[in-house]
Amino acid sequence: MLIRVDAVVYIVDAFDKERFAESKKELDALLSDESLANVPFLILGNKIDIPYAASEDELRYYMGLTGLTTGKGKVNLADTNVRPVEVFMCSIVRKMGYGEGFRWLSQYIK
Ligand SMILES: Nc1nc2c(ncn2[C@@H]2O[C@H](COP(=O)(O)OP(=O)(O)OP(=O)(O)O)[C@@H](O)[C@H]2O)c(=O)[nH]1
Repeated sequence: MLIRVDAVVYIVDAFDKERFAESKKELDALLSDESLANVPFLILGNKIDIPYAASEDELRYYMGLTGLTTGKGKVNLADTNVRPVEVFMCSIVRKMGYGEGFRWLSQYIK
């Protein structure tokens, strides 16, 4: 069976800093998976309602994404070989942040 993947939404617990290394390892494995080569990645940093949760810049750094994210808002990557990757911070329990992320992602899904 052939499964087509349109996008990957990867949720990181921004409060659980002890597990960032483990999370980065899993993310790296997905990012380097050949079958996902051109698939857009939305990275959600969850639980920002908790004080001391990592900031967006910290999460970018610990996930090894500094300088590799492709930009928020409307960024046309259609004529490039660049895979869309972006980080959005959210709180799923407070129902905030992820909407923006999914809206960003939707521009890259045919
Ligand atoms: N404060 C807060 N708690 C959340 C949020 N989202 C999920 N949780 C809580 O976190 C707890 C564990 O859920 P997750 O962290 O999603 O668990 P998981 O990723 O399935 O499990 P692990 O792999 O063990 O981390 C639950 O009690 C959720 O209610 C959030 O945005 N803010």
